Amino acid sequence: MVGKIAALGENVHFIGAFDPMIRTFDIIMKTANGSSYNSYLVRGSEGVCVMDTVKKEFSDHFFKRLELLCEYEEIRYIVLHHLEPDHSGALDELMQRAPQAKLIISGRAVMMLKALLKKDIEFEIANTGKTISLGDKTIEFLSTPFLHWPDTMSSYLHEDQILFSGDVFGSHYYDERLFDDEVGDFSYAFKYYYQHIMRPFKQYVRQALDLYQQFDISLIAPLHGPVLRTNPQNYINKYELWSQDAKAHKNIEGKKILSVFYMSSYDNTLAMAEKITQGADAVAGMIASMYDLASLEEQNMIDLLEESDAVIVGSPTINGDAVKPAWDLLACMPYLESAGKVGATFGSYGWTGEAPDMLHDRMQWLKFRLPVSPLKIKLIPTDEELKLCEAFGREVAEIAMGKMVELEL
Ligand SMILES: Cc1cc2nc3c(=O)[nH]c(=O)nc-3n(C[C@H](O)[C@H](O)[C@H](O)COP(=O)(O)O)c2cc1C
Repeated sequence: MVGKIAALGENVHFIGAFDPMIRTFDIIMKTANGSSYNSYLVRGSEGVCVMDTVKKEFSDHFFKRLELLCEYEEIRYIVLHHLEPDHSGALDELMQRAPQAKLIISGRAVMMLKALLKKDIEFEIANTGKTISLGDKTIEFLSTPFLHWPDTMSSYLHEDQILFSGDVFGSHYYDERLFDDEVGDFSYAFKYYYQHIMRPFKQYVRQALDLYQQFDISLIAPLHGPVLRTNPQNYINKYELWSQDAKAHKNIEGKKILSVFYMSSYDNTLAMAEKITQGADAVAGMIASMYDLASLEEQNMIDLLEESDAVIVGSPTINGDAVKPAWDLLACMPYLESAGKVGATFGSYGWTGEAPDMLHDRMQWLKFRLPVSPLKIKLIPTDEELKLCEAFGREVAEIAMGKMVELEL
């Protein structure tokens, strides 16, 4: 069913598709309220531009809406703001139906186009500042990479002051009333989408917001969820707030945060954690705290990891492995910018002691800086060994504070 064709501006229409029943998106997101694959059609005095397509299974809805608004011969441009399959699924078919149309993609999309479509397709590259004209409508492109695919770009329709933001400002929230002032309360979906899709790319979010600043924006047309026309600046402000440095809201100027995460059955790894934390906290400018993984929810883990300049993870070795909550902690890192955080691992063991090494390897893949070798202590730490733990914490903290030259391991 096609339903109504919503108008965003003069001769600017929604031609996307609704997916009310989807419950998991991109594996990592729960979509309790379904979603939508937004695409738009802009008609100018000299032709038509199609902004993105939809997921392949929803092609029929897209083409039906499109056919109500234009003839295929009128399409001059097809813009893909990024090539993810939920937006490029109908591209091949659209290009067959409108062979005269010029495909416009970002420079970074070139490497993916052939891999996705399995054929050579002609295209034009749009970098920041490039414009196309449809006669009385002008579309300007902005490079906004990694939001959330490397090839992401945005565009701005000057005459209608519409920002086509790609996945930026999106929500997985199905509601055919479409506009933010007509749909239900989607604020949780807007924030959830930011947290799961945009947060790992905060620095790119800030860059995109800087670029958007040059425009007067009356309406934001994202690729998922409600179209944002009620004070778009509110949504921009939320992204500004969320994309700040995680420590910006704390009054700890000049200080750094080190978090020690641990788990322990007979208090051996706990005793190590306490001394490591003490050693780290004694370093001037470092605020060190310890957290028992047994009682941390995933969202707490993400928030703590985000604000930490240094992360030390401790696990006993149990059946040749680190304990699951330690892996769960590290599994939160794809939601965050990890590059550059200092990392280290430790743990008590009985005979083989693999856990700290395994966690160390994992942290290496996650792009932590790991300046010291894992610290392993057999069963109950002695007083001497506890002193080693203290020195270990101090060393990691000093490196994180930039006070020591890192040893090449
Ligand atoms: C069920 C179980 C399995 C264990 N498996 C291993 C193992 O595979 N390798 C090892 O070195 N130690 C193993 N241990 C020994 C613990 O790592 C050791 O007791 C350690 O000191 C526990 O530290 P914690 O008090 O911090 O939990 C095992 C202990 C238990 C209870």
